[in-house]
Amino acid sequence: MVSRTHYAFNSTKGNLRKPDLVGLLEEEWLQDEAGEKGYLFSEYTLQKYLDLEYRLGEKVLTSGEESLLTKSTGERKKLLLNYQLAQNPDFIILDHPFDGLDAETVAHIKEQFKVLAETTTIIQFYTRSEDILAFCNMALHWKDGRFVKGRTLEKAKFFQHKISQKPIPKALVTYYNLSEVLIDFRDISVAFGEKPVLQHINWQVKRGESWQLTGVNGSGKTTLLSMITGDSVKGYGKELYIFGSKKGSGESVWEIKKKIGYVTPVLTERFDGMHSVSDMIIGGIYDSVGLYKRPTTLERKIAEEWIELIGLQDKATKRFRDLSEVAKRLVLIARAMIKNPPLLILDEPTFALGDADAALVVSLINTLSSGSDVAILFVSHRTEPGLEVSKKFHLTKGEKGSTGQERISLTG
Ligand SMILES: Nc1ncnc2c1ncn2[C@@H]1O[C@H](COP(=O)(O)OP(=O)(O)OP(=O)(O)O)[C@@H](O)[C@H]1O
Repeated sequence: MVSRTHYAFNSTKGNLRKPDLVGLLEEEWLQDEAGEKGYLFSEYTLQKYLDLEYRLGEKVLTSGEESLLTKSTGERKKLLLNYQLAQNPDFIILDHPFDGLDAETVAHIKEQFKVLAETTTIIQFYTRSEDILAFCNMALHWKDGRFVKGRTLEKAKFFQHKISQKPIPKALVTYYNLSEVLIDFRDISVAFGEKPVLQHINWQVKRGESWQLTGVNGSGKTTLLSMITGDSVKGYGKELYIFGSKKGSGESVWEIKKKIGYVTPVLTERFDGMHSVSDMIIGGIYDSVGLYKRPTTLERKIAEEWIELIGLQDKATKRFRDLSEVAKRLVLIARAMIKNPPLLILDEPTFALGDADAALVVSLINTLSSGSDVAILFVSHRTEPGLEVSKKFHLTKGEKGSTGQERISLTG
């Protein structure tokens, strides 16, 4: 029987900054109730340890040859959590603890938290209601610049938010002589030094197909994606064919990138200038951050249609950086799509969004998948309700690296 009070905070509602989160560590009522020794389990804390290793070579979460810098997202989180739990905290603030973690790890960590909850006060920040820890019995609110105790927790709802039903705008760019098979991994194995990561991968992505790439943390999803986009040299000299050409022998990285629309939440941080929503989307035609030449009337018209499709008509002249997080994601997807790429890579596009916002992004992906010729490669640890992907490629981790299997998709 859990006698402590544990808190949950719905962070889709508050507009919190990092210092606010850190400030909770010093909150008097919390320290009076739980004790003074508090830890913040957060991406923010991880960044500090990464910085420490990068700048000073100082390792806190790893020892010996092991480096935090080369660990995958999930591996880093696990290291941080184990370190903080070993310090016997009085309370711990879990800042979206499950984002980016695979289902197996989430289930394991949930068990760890259950045991921890008997001796330690837990404060959980969440955006997805499925993440709320069962023992969290009180809501936390943000009021007048402080965290205050609330009452009941919100119940989970099923969200059916949908994007407008407008048709997909006309293509501005045409790609000639495009191969039917866009991506072709032929018996590809990859290792980092002595460490095997991928073994004998065979995978074909054809035009117009929609795929979800799955696999536990550290199974090699990012490695696989970076071989496609050209951000990793690992594909060179291997039987990897991108848009029909063997990697390294045909098209340049730049030419490959032109045919790929790439969306990841990290991109939003890159556009923190004065760019309007409209300029952001038009910039996608040339993959430029700002606009270096005056857009044509047709380009403006097509951008307007994309803006209408994502339902941001009233925000076209607004600055991108001032948009809500979900609006930014929708704009990034429209920006990636305006050049009519044969391949759209969506790397955790719903990361850290709330239930309703994630449903909106999923709805846009479904619209693109059914209404355009684009092949979609969707990477996420979550099984998004309502996402219509017809194929799944799963990486199974093993001693000699991960193997890949095509699986029947149960979504949609
Ligand atoms: N530059 C590198 N040097 C050494 N090891 C690396 C390097 N890059 C990746 N790795 C290792 O390769 C493995 C696969 O990493 P990758 O980031 O591709 O996994 P992932 O499936 O994307 O993981 P996650 O879901 O946690 O993001 C991990 O064990 C990681 O530590």
